[in-house]
Amino acid sequence: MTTITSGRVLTTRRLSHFIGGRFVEGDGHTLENINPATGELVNVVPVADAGVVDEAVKAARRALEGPWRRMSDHERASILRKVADGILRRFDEFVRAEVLDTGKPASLASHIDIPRSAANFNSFADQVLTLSTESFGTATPDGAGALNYSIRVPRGVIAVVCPWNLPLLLLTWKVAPALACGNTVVVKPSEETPTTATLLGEVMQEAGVPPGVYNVIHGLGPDSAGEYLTRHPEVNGITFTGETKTGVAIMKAAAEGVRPVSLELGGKNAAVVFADCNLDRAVEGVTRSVFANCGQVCLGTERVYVERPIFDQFVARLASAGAALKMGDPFDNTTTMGPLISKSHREKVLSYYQRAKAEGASVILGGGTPNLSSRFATGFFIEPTIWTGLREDSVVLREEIFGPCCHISPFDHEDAVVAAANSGPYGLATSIWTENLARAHRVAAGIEVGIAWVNCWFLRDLRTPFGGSKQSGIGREGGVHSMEFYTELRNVCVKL
Ligand SMILES: NC(=O)c1ccc[n+]([C@@H]2O[C@H](COP(=O)([O-])OP(=O)(O)OC[C@H]3O[C@@H](n4cnc5c(N)ncnc54)[C@H](O)[C@@H]3O)[C@@H](O)[C@H]2O)c1
Ligand SMILES: O=C/C=C/C=C(\O)C(=O)O
Repeated sequence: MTTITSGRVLTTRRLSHFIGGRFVEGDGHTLENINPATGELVNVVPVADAGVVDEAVKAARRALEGPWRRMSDHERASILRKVADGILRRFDEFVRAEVLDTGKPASLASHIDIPRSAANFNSFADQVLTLSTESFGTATPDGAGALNYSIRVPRGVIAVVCPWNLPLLLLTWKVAPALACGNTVVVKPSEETPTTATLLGEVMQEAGVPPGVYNVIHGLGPDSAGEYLTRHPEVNGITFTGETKTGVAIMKAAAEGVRPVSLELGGKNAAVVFADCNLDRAVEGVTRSVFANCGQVCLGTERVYVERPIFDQFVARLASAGAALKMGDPFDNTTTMGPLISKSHREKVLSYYQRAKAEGASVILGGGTPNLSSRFATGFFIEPTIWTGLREDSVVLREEIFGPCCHISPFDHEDAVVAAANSGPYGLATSIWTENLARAHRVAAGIEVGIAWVNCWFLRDLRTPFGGSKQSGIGREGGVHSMEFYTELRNVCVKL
């Protein structure tokens, strides 16, 4: 294994692992990171074998004995704020890296992904300073009593396994609270989007995060870096965002050694649009929830239910909003929709486009691939697509597609639409569009999800509980809920 002790991540076309505060090359086994907007090579990425993963976990373990865990919460919070500042100082570099890895419009990365990544560090730096614990005065037979109080201790080494759709945002959503609580982490970014996690290693060093506290290993999932990491016996907790079937595999790995897991998984989210909604706001919100990030947002909408009196009007307006999306160069400010993440993901989404037709859908918009000029003709672009006319039990209405597409169904009764929204195995998020306050509260309570938005979508307050019901996940992160996952409570009982 070669060690590179300095060197800027992005000046080379070859990424490294980041272990124990050093950029480390692997044994020569690599994968290619492809720009989905063009099909061109972004960089070559090492693939960690079991030995490299072990080295990273050991570096994280050693760092638990070092200064990080012994620092006061104030000291750690202050370093995490420097990490946030470091991301903002190198804002353009992060935006560029995220855009090359994902193909998403630079306007999106600079409004959402990168600012939110910095905000995650600031938010959890605040959070750790406002944590409280419980305490009880306990009666004893001698009358003197006892005092019970609890303290929070870090869990230890946390494995952080990330997806490709919002790479740095979702990574920092987990790394920031884990570090704030005094843990050390080994991160496995998605093989599709390895760059910003690596670049963050430089920012961590510049901010004064001690070596071994933040480690990054690259590679694939099954029988590769992801599996070796989650099976590693010296990992004390696993936090994962990604597909439900991967969550199942990770939960099995975590069972060995009885390690806690936090799982943020897939969805098949419903938007429910009542006839008394503010139509302009509903169309704008549902357009974003269906097409943002080319439909690759776990919270995105793939099932839209519209009350019958406004059904035709809503379908026409969503179709015209979808048709107005502009695909092409992600660095062009007028581009509003990027490509899918990979050739194979485009094949998967296109198979659902075929399936919808086979199941008898009316194709209102799209349904295929666009003809783009020059460089972007070889990218993995796909048309924004809208269907109507499918039965509730069709495959296209039950499985997560993760593309820029939705089906729109009419409904007549509130109870029926709540039942439709609740059908299926997932329960991540919903959005409800109505000006009737009582109904908004009732429907939000009736739909089985972790996150219900009323007259908005993806409006985030980082202190709120975030996660999914049913097969959309286990546990909640955000605010104090993150702190609960990334620490263990220890009760101290003092006889007075
Ligand atoms: N609930 C949420 O908050 C949330 C947020 C974003 C994305 N998602 C979901 O993520 C999915 C898209 O992301 P994806 O395709 O990258 O997910 P994925 O499950 O394919 O991969 C996610 C990560 O897991 C790793 N991995 C794969 N198999 C593994 C295994 N057996 N053991 C250990 N690691 C393994 C991958 O290498 C990658 O780093 C969608 O289903 C989406 O709904 C959920
Ligand atoms: O694709 C999924 C989006 C997840 C978003 C968050 O985890 C968040 O906003 O904290």
